[in-house]
Amino acid sequence: MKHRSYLALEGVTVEFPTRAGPFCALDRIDLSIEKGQFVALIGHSGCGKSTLLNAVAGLVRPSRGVIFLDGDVVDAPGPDRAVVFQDHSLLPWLTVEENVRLAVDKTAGGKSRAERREWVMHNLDLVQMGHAAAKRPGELSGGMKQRVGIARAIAMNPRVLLMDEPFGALDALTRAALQDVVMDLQARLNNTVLMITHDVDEAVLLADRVVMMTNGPAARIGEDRTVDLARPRNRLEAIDQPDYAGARSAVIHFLHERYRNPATLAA
Ligand SMILES: Nc1ncnc2c1ncn2[C@@H]1O[C@H](COP(=O)(O)OP(=O)(O)OP(=O)(O)O)[C@@H](O)[C@H]1O
Repeated sequence: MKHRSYLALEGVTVEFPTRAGPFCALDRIDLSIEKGQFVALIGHSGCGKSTLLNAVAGLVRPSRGVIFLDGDVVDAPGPDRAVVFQDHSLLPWLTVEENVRLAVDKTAGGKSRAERREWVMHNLDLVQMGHAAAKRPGELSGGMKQRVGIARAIAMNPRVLLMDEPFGALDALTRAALQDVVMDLQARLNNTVLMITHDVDEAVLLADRVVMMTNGPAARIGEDRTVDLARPRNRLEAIDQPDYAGARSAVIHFLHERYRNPATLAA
């Protein structure tokens, strides 16, 4: 029998109906991700990254092709696929603890009240937000809100963690701090992660593989570059390793030579 990866997209095509007829966003995407792998998805604006991630989330149905997660066909959203969006999407009237608790209640069948509370606090501690458990989102900075969003996602013990430009709205230093949090979590938890980013350094620093998408319409996977850096990773050690520079260069050549930004070509 054919070996199928933990997360497998097989011939996934997504067409959106538009007034001008069907618009093909993704064209026969094949992508295999092993359990515990961290994959960064990079490509120019509008190429179809969110469409791909939303298909894995079950929010977009492939027009053709199939997505398997741990042997099951993905055909609807589910708590086994937690999504962290650029906009934290916390409920403003609930405290930090209650926001995470809401997600835990959906997924922690069998746990007692005390165990759930402990699990919520454990996950907040993992992102160094235990101290803010009683605060409401309005009292937090953007970076703190994203930390809570990440805690909420990992507290669901998802089979795959999906992140759609989670740090896109943050300033550079806050973003770096959040990247450090994600590196630390990956070393501890070894989650299977699919993350969209526009940032080449972020992709190389965080991911085991950088999957590069061609420009749309009908986007495909252009290159798939393994990043051979040991975990746990540390920003300062990573940037001095040879494969950091090699992977970075491969991604930059792809984005700025092989598939240049369509917006700049038109300019
Ligand atoms: N519901 C929809 N109906 C019609 N077209 C859509 C729909 N959703 C996305 N598209 C189109 O599909 C293409 C891919 O969009 P998508 O949002 O996946 O790109 P992206 O790479 O995530 O972009 P960005 O980096 O700017 O967020 C775009 O041309 C977009 O206009």
